[in-house]
Amino acid sequence: MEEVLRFALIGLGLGAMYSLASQGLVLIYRGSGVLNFAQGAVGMLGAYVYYEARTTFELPFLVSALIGIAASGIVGVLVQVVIMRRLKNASPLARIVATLGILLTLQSLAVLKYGGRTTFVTPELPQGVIPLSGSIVLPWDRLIMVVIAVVLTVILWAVYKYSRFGLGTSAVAENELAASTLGWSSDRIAMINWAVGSALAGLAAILVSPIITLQVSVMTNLVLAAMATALIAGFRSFPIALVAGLVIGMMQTAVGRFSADIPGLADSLPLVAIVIILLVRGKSLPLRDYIFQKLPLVGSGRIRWRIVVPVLVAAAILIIAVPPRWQDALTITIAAAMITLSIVLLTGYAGQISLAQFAMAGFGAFIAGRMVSIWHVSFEVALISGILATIPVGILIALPAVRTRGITLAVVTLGLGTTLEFMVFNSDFLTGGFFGTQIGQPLLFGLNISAIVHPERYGLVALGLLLLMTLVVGNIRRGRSGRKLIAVRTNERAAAALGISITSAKLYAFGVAAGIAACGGIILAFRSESIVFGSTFTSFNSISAVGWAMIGGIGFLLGPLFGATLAPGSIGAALLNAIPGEFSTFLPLVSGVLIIFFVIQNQNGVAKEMSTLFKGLLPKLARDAKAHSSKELMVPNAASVRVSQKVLEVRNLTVRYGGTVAVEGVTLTVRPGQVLGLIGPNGAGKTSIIDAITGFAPQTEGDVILDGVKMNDLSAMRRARAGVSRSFQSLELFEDCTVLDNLLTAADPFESGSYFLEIFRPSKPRLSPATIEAIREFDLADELDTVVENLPYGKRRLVALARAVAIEPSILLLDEPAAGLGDVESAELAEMVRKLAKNWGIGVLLVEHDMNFVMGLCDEIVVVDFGKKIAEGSPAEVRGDSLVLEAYLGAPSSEEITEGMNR
Ligand SMILES: Nc1ncnc2c1ncn2[C@@H]1O[C@H](COP(=O)(O)OP(=O)(O)OP(=O)(O)O)[C@@H](O)[C@H]1O
Repeated sequence: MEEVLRFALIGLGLGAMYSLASQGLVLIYRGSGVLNFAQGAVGMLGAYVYYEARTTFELPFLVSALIGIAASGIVGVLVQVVIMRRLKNASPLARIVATLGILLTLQSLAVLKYGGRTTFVTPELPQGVIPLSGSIVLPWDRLIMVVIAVVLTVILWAVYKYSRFGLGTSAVAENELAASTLGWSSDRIAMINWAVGSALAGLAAILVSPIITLQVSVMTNLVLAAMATALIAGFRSFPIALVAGLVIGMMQTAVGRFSADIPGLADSLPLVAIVIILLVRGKSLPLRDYIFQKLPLVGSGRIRWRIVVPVLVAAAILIIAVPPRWQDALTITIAAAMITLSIVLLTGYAGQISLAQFAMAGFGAFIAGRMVSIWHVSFEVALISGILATIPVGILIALPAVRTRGITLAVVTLGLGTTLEFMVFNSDFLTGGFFGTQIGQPLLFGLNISAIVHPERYGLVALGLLLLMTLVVGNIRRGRSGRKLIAVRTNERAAAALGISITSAKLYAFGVAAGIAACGGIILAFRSESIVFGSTFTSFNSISAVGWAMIGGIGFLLGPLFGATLAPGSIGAALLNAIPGEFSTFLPLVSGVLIIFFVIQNQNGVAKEMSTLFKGLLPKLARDAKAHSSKELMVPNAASVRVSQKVLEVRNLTVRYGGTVAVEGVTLTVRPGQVLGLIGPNGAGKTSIIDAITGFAPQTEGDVILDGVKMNDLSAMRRARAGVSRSFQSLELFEDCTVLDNLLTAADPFESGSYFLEIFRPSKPRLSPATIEAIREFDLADELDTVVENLPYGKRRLVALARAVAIEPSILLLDEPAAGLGDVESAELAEMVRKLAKNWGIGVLLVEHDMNFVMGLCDEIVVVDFGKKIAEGSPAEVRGDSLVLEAYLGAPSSEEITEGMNR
């Protein structure tokens, strides 16, 4: 025990550094909404500047330290002003990728100057110890570091709690728009926070460099621990960050001392902390204030054989004809393209950010390599086993994704990938150490395909596999699974409301992507006769791969081909090498800078440019694209629709948001064929009732019963599948998809077999009779191929309604469907709703402020005020009810109430 304590106290230094670096992260996050993956690299830069000032220029310690801290701060300001300011309205993905680009740029600059070597930094703080009890001592330098961390924490806490600037930062963090109307310049606030946050990273790195030495990769990896600390502090509390950082640092040092035989265990501790925090805190669906963000475009997933075949033939000829060095570069490019392709599926289509794809690739290679070295299986068996074994690992990584999204997901995947790297790839015991895993020369169906003896054969096999994987991803994109993934990426709430299982979609995307990455990893690894994992399957490459995907075009099948030319050893490197001089060493730097450039200038990547170019050059292609239009899907005269009729009963419903009681004890019944109005003044609780019925409200009591079956414990998705559909006040359409895709997503059957079958052959899209009917009624036929965000508001409302109807629900809950519509459109809408109820047998619950609309359309009306039901009855009864009159205006007569309600 004494021994544990002794090492824990030594870990205080590391802990203090985590605290400071994480507080820097918190400042940057609160000041600008960016989770800075480059935080470690910015700190590292400060530490190197300090080291140069101290050793090369022999400046005094304090002066050198101040210069180092200032250098980090200045880099922070530059990053904010030059890059982040331009990405203020970009998606979280774009901002994350930008910080990854900065990380790669800074890290490659450092590698160019210092290489991978370790630099020992002379300690400057006092080295003595303070005896505490028995053999337990507290080193002076650790104590000083803790004191610095505590003092800075107190200062930060006071400044951010009491100063004008601190309050401004909080205002910006809560609501940037509101803050700017209060007179705060959000740019200035962001810049100062970036300066201070980055300077803190510099200070932390300078303090810790004598303990952990200066090494490019180590410094950058430490950002994970800082992120874990910041997450525990909820990206908010400085004191909690201080304590959490100290605890993680102490635990890591103590565990590291006693688990030397399990490599990577200590390094994995921050990850464990991250995963636990996410599991405890994560929300499964974003709440109502979910904001639509512009995401990179997604391609159609169609394989244009007229282009693909010549390209394939040219590639094959190239592989056969060029000298072995170039053959290897081509093979590496193909393998990297497969790993990048997995990111197209996972991030481009499904919107899930993963910084673990090289780890997946490495795991596939690990399994395949071990199988060959131990059991001497043939290449095809090893390949398939490697891919199949990696799929569950991908799904495992996805488990946190189910409860989280965006930046936190990026942190988790980075953590899990790094853990694999530390615990498996760097383990001599598991991977064969310095000499690697011996696999000899691979045999494919008895044919020697060794990349050393027959590089052209190996290259062709790689090319074939890339084609296969591209077909798989293309099939997924064009089929139902692709629509589900894109729905999840665009708007999880809307997807759940259509009965799409968010969980299955995410697990599926992670699983398949892991398999594809594994295939790439196996090709990459089997190029030599012994696999050395540590240097290839790194977090650094995982991070880079997201950048390659972005540059190539993260939503396009063709993207990986362009992106992969930036991979180390790829054709891009070979071309740079062909120029006299050591140019290929500049490749990581070039990719870092390109990533930043593309994120700012063109988030759709090279592939989008190329496809536009091709369409311009070959107009027939553009015509082809149109040919597969919606028209063919419009089966003439669909049989009239009759849904399965169910009664919805809501009993004693109560909804709470923390301390606010939004709905209290409301009871109502929606019958088939009936339009029930739900009205009440603003804030009365109407939307909360719809949210509670559909499974979107967080805390509810009472019963929601559909056809005698309680739905209380069902998720939003299950309730939709049971037959309860809804529209949203804010529409929540899949804005960057066409009208047709929005409707098809809803009309797709719920069964999940498509996830597997469509890998091989996508099913033909099919519109349900209800959808076709809705398209006719709402006059949407000419708009089917229009991207929703380009439609006028009135039309978008109709698309939202058509989408809600497309799942052929028994019960339809409409949240202010007439808001913003003109008189003619309103009348058409009323006609349609009536038809849905009378002809189709749907039970409709209608929330609406337009009283003429409600009174003219509803069979019965329920009135709520302050969350309670105050009246119900026919429109005439409600109009004359004194409580209702009072709730609306205190209006004296029933004529005035309709007028008052309409105001
Ligand atoms: N996510 C939330 N967190 C906290 N309070 C909430 C939340 N959503 C709604 N509320 C509160 O619950 C109450 C009911 O809101 P709700 O939106 O359900 O009313 P509404 O009748 O639909 O209003 P409106 O007609 O303006 O849309 C309001 O006081 C609102 O401020």
